[in-house]
Amino acid sequence: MSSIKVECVVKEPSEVTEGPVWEEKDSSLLYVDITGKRINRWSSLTNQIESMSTETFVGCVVPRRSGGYVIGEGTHFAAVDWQKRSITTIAHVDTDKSKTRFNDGKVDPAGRFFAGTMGLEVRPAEVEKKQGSLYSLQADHSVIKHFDQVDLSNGLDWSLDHRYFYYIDSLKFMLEVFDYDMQTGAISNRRTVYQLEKDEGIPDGMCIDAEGKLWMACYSGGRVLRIDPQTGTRLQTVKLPVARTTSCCFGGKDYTDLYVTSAYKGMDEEARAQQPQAGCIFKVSGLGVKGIPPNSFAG
Ligand SMILES: O=C(O)[C@H](O)[C@@H](O)[C@H](O)[C@H](O)CO
Ligand SMILES: [Zn+2]
Repeated sequence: MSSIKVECVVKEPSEVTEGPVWEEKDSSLLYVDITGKRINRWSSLTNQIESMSTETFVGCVVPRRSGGYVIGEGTHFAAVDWQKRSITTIAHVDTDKSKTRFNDGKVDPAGRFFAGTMGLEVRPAEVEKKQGSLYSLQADHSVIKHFDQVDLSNGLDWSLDHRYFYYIDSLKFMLEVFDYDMQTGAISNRRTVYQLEKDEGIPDGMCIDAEGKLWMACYSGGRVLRIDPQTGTRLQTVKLPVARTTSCCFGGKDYTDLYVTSAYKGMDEEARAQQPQAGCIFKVSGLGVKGIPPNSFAG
């Protein structure tokens, strides 16, 4: 077993870095700054960051098979032309609500873009509860609403055999699982996999590894947990030098590095002085496990 190394790689902090996605073709990490209203791309080869602004809060960004990206921005799904730096609305959600926004999202193995919403935060992790829903955008641009009553929609991923959908509603402090129908994209039979312990913080973004185990970033917990979704046990804890760890994805050569995003929004000057790397992105290497490549939106 090699030893674990945690390195700050994206040293330019953002308010809330989130939704990291590895782009193999140019060894870049794509991510959003939710409240800073930006989509960013950091090149691991040149260390340069390319960036574009969004009109409102942007919860997630995913690659698109036909080129460019798709985002969950405000309460709409939108297409991004990175070359032209333009954004075009695809579909609206939460049309019956006035104070919600998209948060985390990810593409399923068939190319459907799943993303959830939440109430607007008064302070980080403080929302009017039950305002969010989970949606998926189909290749034909139609939208399916899977369920509502969500407090703070967050991390999601699918099992390697595509039979299960893993999901986090942060303020429930647990990881949940649904049965997944890959043919239709339907989810059913919701149940709990893992209940967080008090000092672990708030469950946020997550990703699956090539052994079918989940890596979950814990906001206010300064850590990433590795969970076995079959047994509901915690296998490993990796601590980060910042408390507000928000999400993670595998990337790098052969997907052997775990990239972990973080936030500084809501921290006062004293806290930021104590954690100068808050809002930066970290690379965890030497975990001895690989990730899997991200999926692209089919539409
Ligand atoms: O990153 C997100 O998913 C949210 O938008 C953030 O605001 C925090 O992480 C959340 O408040 C704690 O779960
Ligand atoms: Zn999140």
